[in-house]
Amino acid sequence: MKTFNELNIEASVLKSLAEMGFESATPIQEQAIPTALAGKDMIGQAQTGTGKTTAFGVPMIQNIDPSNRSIQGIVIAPTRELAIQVAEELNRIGQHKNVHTVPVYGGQDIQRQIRALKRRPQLVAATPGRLLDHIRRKTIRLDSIRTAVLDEADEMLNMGFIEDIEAILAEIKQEHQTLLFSATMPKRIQNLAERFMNEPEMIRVKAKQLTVDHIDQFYFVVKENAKFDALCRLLDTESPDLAIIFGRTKKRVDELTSGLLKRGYSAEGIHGDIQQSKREKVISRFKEQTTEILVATDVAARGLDITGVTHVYNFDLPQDPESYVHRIGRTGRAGKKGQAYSFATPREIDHLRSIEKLIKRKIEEKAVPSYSDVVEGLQETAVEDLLQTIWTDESKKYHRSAEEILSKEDAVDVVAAAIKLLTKEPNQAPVKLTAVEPIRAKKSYGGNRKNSYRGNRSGGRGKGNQGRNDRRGGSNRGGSGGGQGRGRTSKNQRKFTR
Ligand SMILES: Nc1ncnc2c1ncn2[C@@H]1O[C@H](COP(=O)(O)OP(=O)(O)OP(=O)(O)O)[C@@H](O)[C@H]1O
Ligand SMILES: [Mg+2]
Repeated sequence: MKTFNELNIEASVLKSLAEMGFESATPIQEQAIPTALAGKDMIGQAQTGTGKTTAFGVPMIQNIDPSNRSIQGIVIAPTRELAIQVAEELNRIGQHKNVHTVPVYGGQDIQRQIRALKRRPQLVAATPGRLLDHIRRKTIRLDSIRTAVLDEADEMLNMGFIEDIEAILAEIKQEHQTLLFSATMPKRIQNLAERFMNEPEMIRVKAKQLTVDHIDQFYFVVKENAKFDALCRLLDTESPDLAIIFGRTKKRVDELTSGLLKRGYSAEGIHGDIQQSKREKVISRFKEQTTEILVATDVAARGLDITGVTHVYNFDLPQDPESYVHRIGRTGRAGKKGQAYSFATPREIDHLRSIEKLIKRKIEEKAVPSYSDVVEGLQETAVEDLLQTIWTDESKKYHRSAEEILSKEDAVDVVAAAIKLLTKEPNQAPVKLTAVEPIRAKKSYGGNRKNSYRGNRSGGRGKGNQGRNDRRGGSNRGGSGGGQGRGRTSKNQRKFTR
């Protein structure tokens, strides 16, 4: 493992990296930074959470002339939240070099973005639609671009985005460098990518599996109408610090969120029909751990880096096997451990196998916790809360009453009664979700991927499908995503056990 000092990075950038707390370069950073600094086009593939943002951010910023106040680099990302996050990271890396990045994305007042662009940033992190809008209004000019990055490149070059990307890249007429990054890069997309690039170098961080090995992966065979209770049982037995639950459609996410709120969990939903300002609030409440459960469509599957996510639940399996890799990659980041649980209905087992084939690893089957497991889990949570209260010294003013009780009663009886009172009953409030159809694996998956699940994608827009996921996550038609939960126990109180 190399330190950043060994990678020919200039002092101002090194200073930022040190302040960000990065000591040594991750493998993708070690390999991609020198290649990108040499001005080459490249495709970088490395597992989720391994620092790809810095791998393109550092060379991009190093190549910028800070005294030139025109836009010299763009990063294009598939979702608004990711564009915002990438801009934040670029601003951190560029802070001592005076390199400024402005995020540009749909759903935010365009005049506000135009004002920010007038302050002459050197970098822009954007979603494709809004970027094109600015190009057409001439509020963004691409004639000084030296580096163009497609983050989540395979997604950006897939249906739904490809036309916009072609239109954007066609606007960059002068010589420039193109960098593509993702944790997944299907061969078909890689071939397509080469059309946009000049003799690209393929930098793949060697890994036996596509998914990170410190994410434990399990699946549960559950009938469609039993999924919600199974989910609650898992939440009660494990009481995750921060969890993301993926549902297949916007409606599903809304129903799941209200169901969880009804049962007393702290949950909020995010999908493409939720107003942008609300989406940003939902994400920031989740980041600061005010909300413990984020319920999401695939709009949150890619790139989001939220510290402290311990669990990812695939309430519904994703249609694309690649999406599984990205969804579960929201946990287990930067070397931390994570848990990934997936529900498969009996008719979806073949589809699950196709996911295993892509990730080159077995996902282990587990049984849904029983009622008594749940009671035990809730009791453990009560004990943790009790201990935490002792350790944080929050209970001094109760000492007199405690001494009084202990002078009359047996100590074990007293503590047992306290635990009993603190232990929550499993909440069985009735919740009914609209059923969704099982996802079928395409028979040709293993033999001919070209025509396999990708075909599913176009088919997915047709009738009978429960509505494709809002991968673009862009529409802005209002809708609701559930409110703030009551919050069972503050997770800050429970941190010490995990
Ligand atoms: N050299 C480093 N040392 C320590 N932490 C790092 C380093 N580089 C990046 N990180 C941290 O690792 C986390 C993941 O980084 P990043 O979001 O860039 O991953 P990624 O590879 O882009 O993942 P994804 O495929 O999910 O988009 C971030 O919290 C980042 O701050
Ligand atoms: Mg990333």
